[in-house]
Formats: sequence, C-alpha cells, structure tokens
Amino acid sequence: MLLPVLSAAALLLLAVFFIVPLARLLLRQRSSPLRNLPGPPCPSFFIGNLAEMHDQENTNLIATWQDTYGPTFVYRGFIGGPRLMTTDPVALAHVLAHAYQYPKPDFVRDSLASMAAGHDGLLTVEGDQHRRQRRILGPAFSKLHLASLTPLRDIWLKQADGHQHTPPRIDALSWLARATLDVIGEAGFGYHFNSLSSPSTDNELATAFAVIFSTARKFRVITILQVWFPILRRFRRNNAAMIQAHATMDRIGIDLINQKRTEILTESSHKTTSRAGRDLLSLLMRSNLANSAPSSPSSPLSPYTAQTQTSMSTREVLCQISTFIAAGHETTASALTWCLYALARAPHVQTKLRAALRSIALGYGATGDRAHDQEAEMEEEKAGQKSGHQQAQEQDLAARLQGCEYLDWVVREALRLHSPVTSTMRVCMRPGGDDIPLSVPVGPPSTRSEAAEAAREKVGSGERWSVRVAEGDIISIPIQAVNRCRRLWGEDAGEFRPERWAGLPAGARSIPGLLGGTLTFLNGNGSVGAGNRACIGWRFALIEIKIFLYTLVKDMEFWMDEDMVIEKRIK
Ligand code: HEM
Repeated sequence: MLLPVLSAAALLLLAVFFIVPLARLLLRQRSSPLRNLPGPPCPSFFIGNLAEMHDQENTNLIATWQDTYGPTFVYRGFIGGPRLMTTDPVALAHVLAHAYQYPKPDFVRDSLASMAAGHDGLLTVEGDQHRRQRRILGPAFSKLHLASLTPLRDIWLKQADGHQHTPPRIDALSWLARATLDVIGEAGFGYHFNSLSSPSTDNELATAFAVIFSTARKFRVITILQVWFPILRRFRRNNAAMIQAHATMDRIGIDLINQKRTEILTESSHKTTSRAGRDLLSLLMRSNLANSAPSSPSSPLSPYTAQTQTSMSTREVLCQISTFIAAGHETTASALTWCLYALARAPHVQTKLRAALRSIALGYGATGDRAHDQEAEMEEEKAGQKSGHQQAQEQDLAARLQGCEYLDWVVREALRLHSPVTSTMRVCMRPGGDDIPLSVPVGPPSTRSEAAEAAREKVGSGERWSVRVAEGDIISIPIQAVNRCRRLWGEDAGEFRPERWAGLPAGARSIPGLLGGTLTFLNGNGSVGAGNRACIGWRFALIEIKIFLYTLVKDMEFWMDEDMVIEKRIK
C-alpha cells in the first residue's frame, strides 16, 4: 500500500519540478519569434552553443559570429533554446534603457544573490524595489570617497629589495584582490579587513567571502540544469560551507549596522560632530535614520526593521553590504590587473604615463607647500587625529588625478579592452513581447540585399529595422565584444591605444555606454531611463583605479614574464 503511494508522490514531484517546467520551456522555445533567425550552427542538442561560449574571451568567438551573421543573431542554449545576441548600439540602447521591462533573468539573479547574501541587494532587486533602493543609495554613492592610499606600493618595493639584477615576480591579481578588499571594506562600511597585512584566514569576514566567491562555478551540466529547474539549486556544491559563510556575514553585518546606528544616534542626541565615518554604510544609515521613526540608541536593531518609501529595511541594508563587496571588489581588482598587464605589454605607454603621474606628484599636497603640510601633519598626529589633513591631501590628489588627461585615456582604454564584466543578460518581460529597434537589419552581411543596404542610409530620416522578441526570450549583451567591435571602433579595435580617446569614431560614440563609448559599466547616455541599471559604483571605481595606478606606476616599472600564458577565464 505504501509503495504505490510513494511512487505516486514521486511521480507528482517529478511532474511538478521537472516535467511541467520542461514542457513549458519547450513550448515557449518553439513559439519564439527568434527560432528562425540566422546564427551559428548548434553543436549540441542538449547544451547548444554554451560550451564553446564558455571560452569565448580567448577564442574571439563573438567577433567571428558577428562577421558571419551580422551584429544581431541567435545562438542556442539549453535544448536548443534560441537566445538573441546583439552588438547593435540602437538595440542595446533600447533594451538597457527599458530596464524594468528587460530585467535580469531569474537564474542570473539567483546566482548573484548567492554571492550577495540574499535577494534584497541592489544587484538583484527589480521593479519598484530597485527604483526605491537606487533613489536612496544614489546620494550616498555621490558622497563616497576613498579612505586612504594603499600601502601596496611599499609592500611591492620591499619585495623588490635584494632583486637589483633580476626583478621579482609578482602575482598581481592576488595582491590587488587583497588591496581592493581592504579599500571596499573601509570605504563601504568602515571595516578593516587588513588583508594586505595579514592572511585572509585571520579575518572571519574575509574567509566567509573567500568561501562564497570560491563557489563561482566552472562550466558543468548541472549548472545548466539548475538554470531551468530551480529545485536543483538547493543541491549546489559546498552548500554547508556556504550556509556557514552567509551566517558569518549576517552576524558581522548586523553588528556593523548596530554600531553605526548607535554612533549616529548618540551624536545626534549630543549634538556633537559626527564620529561615525563617511563610509557608504554610515551615509546610508544616516539617510535611513533621518527618514524613519525616531528610536533610542540603546535598542539594537532587529533584522526585520521595516522599509518605508525613503528608507530600507535592515535586511535590505544587510544585503547591500555584501552587494558592495560582491560588485566592487573583484571587478576593481581585475580591472587593475588588466591595466598593469596592458601597460607591461606597451612600455612606451607606461613611460608616458609615468611622466604624467610624476608631474602630478610635483607639489602634491593640501596646500602645495610641503613644509606647511608636514607641520600640519605633525600637529595632527600629536593631537591623535589622523584624518583631517590627510583627508584634504587625498582629496587634493583625487582632484589632480581627475584632471590628468593621459591617465584618463589609459584607464578608459584598459577598461574598454579588458572589461572585468564581460557580458550580461536580460529577459524580455514586456507583455506580448516587443520589437527591438536596430540600426542594421538582421542577416549575414553577404546576403543583405542592396536595397536593404541602401535603405540603411534612411535611418536618419526615420526608417528603422527591428527584431521581434516574445515575452520570456533571453537577450545576451556581450559587453566585451561591443567594446572591441571593429565595426564600431575601427580596424585597430583589438589594440591598446590610449590616444584613440582624443577623438572616437562615430560608431563608438553611438554605443550607449556610461564610460564614453564602452559598455564596461553598462549604459548611461541619452534617453529616459538610461543608466538606471548601470554600475552605481563607477565613479568610485574609476578614482580607485587612478589612485592605485598613481601609487604603483609612478615609482615602479612593470614587465610581463614572457613565459606566462595569460587567458581570461569565466569562472
Ligand atoms: C572596474 C570596476 C567595476 C566594473 C567594471 C563594474 C561593472 C558593473 C556592471 C557591468 C554592472 C551591471 C551589471 C548588470 O546589470 O548585469 C554593475 C552594477 C553594479 N555595480 Fe559595478 N562595477 C565596478 C565597480 C563597482 C564598485 C566599486 C561598486 C561598489 C562600491 C559597484 C557596485 C555596483 C552595484 C551595486 C551594481 C548594481 C546596480 C544596479 O543594478 O542598479 N561596482 N557594475
């Protein structure tokens, strides 16, 4: 009696969790308007083009596909599901500007949420919740500043001691990852990871993050199945360690929130100047407290403080802490590593940059008067206040660096050529589907009729092409491929040439990027809604990169180890 009941239950579970979602997926894929669009052959019925796409950064796959099928084409995902891929600036501007009708697909959000300790952080929320969070976080980000210069230069110089004839080998990425973790900890929430001065195992929060990031998955069939059958996401590898790491993050996060809250409330009740920092969390907590009901500093926060139209719940604030680390740590470390790589491969650029940085260094100081500056520093040190004078100096340096044109070109060029986030995805959620406008019709360049090419000239006079997508269709945004597209940037698009930023070609200027003509931080210019889903930390990242380059390149020379094979790996 028990056996038939169990079998029926098993069948029911199978149907609910696997057969019904699979049938729905197949039905949707079969009726998608994308199914007959041109695109590369599908090498596997089960995983489509996904295996070859996994190594795309090293194989130039998307550039080859573009040359063959044009800027807008279809590749295949799980069981042959068609996915739209486009480098057409008009299509990209449309999809990115309508961010709430083209959200991140559920499986992308889920995977980001596992890094950001929950679904309530800015990276993963959608719709009204995102709009509200962005409104609250925007002002805090605009006031964010770097807390201090990195000591990495001195650590590397020390390593170089005793290597007068043979320069030391440095694993730049691992050092820069530690240095940027320190920076985001301090600027993000006034937390000292001290990862440059001690191994990450000494700090439990750093260890927790290491566990979370180490679960970034290699290409495996189970990962693809987890996309379409959410029940399987419960059986991820390393689950127990992940749960433990998330618990640590929650505990330390709640402590930090309580600490900031007490500092801010105590100060406002004593009407004293703020002792609480100018880190992102303090700024966020200040705005949160100003906009929520008054409470006493002695009552600690519960994780369930409710949100209002102008403030965030404690759970949301907690998720932002891990979101800032997830979004701002490895991205910046990777950007810096690629900057050094590009400079090591282009010694003439490195020399020119060093000269520009040294000219900034001359006279660097809060007042420009070294004697006066040193005196002021000593006075402050005696008074035990490290920050005042140093802060003014650092702001002065930041302003000088912002004014250095060649540094700006170098950073833009490195971020164009080596975008840390190489691609992203969106899904059409507009009821009834959408017509995405294009500047070039769909189809391989060789088969486009002369009439179509002639009609292309009429784009300016209002004539447009478009591609139809259904609700649920996935759109791939190949950030790196757009940044390197020869059609948009010219034949030398693959070269590291900072001077190109003196005047970009019209194609590059048509890309709806936040950073000039690149999609590195996603979209920004132009129409209504543009940039509302772009990187909120981009200004901070840029100044952080510039300050790092200033401290490192001004006094040190970088070479590539010729024996080293460097590849991009999507983990
Ligand atoms: C070079 C460094 C960085 C790069 C290349 C970068 C790139 C990006 C990109 C491409 C997105 C959009 C992702 C998508 O929608 O699929 C994004 C979003 C985001 N970034 Fe950054 N980022 C960098 C640094 C930072 C830093 C330093 C922070 C925080 C301190 C940060 C915080 C965020 C947040 C919170 C979002 C989500 C924004 C939203 O959805 O409204 N990023 N970033």
